[in-house]
Amino acid sequence: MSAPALHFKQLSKAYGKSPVLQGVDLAVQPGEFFGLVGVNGAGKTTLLKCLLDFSEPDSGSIEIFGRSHRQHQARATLAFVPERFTPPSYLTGKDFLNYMLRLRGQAYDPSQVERMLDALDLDPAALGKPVRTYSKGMTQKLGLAACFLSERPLSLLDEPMSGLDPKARALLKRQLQRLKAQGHTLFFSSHTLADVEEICDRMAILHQGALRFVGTPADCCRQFAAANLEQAFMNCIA
Ligand SMILES: Nc1ncnc2c1ncn2[C@@H]1O[C@H](COP(=O)(O)OP(=O)(O)OP(=O)(O)O)[C@@H](O)[C@H]1O
Repeated sequence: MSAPALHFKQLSKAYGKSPVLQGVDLAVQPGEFFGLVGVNGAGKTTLLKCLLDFSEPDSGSIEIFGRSHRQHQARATLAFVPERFTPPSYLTGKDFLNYMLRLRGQAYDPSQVERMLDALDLDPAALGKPVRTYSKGMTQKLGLAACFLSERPLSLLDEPMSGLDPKARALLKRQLQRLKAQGHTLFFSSHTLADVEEICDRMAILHQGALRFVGTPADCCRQFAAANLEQAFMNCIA
């Protein structure tokens, strides 16, 4: 059996004296679409920061496709879009994509870029403009485009729908379905339970530093005797 795409083992992290993650154990399988939910401040971004080696866990370990997350080759398998994605303001959209692709040793292919922008509903004319002139949603689309153009097998998205209009949200879901059909793995955080229900194979509820639930959205409703995921979430964290 192949190694999990992501494996958090007994991960703990505190900021000063405040514990944020306490013994988090979680495995995400290759090809799985996995959603992480939790109230504001539950520790979702902290978990992602530990995984990306931006933040050091106090104890425990993380493996990416069987290799320690501390190895850059392990992290080279993933692409990440942060919650508040802010590309360098002086770059044009094209400069930014070109820069990201070059960092990854890939060539800038104008037709491939145009297809990706079309898939995310970002006007190709925006490529020539500085990103400081972009709206929030346009900036988010640029970050998602850079992520998907990287063709990494694993995407980490921190609240990917944030700032997207209804059309862009629908198109992003379509793009994610295409990636799923190709065997891609997705780990994302979201506050929109309807998206989690629609997109995810499995989900986890992080609350007060621990995982209160891991399983399918349907199991979550069953386990917490709820008619819908929103009520199940409320019952879970009660
Ligand atoms: N650099 C930091 N220094 C001190 N405390 C921090 C730091 N980063 C986060 N925290 C605290 O850790 C807790 C978890 O924050 P985190 O950003 O991981 O939550 P989150 O689940 O992503 O929240 P949200 O849904 O609001 O984005 C919060 O109490 C936050 O104040």
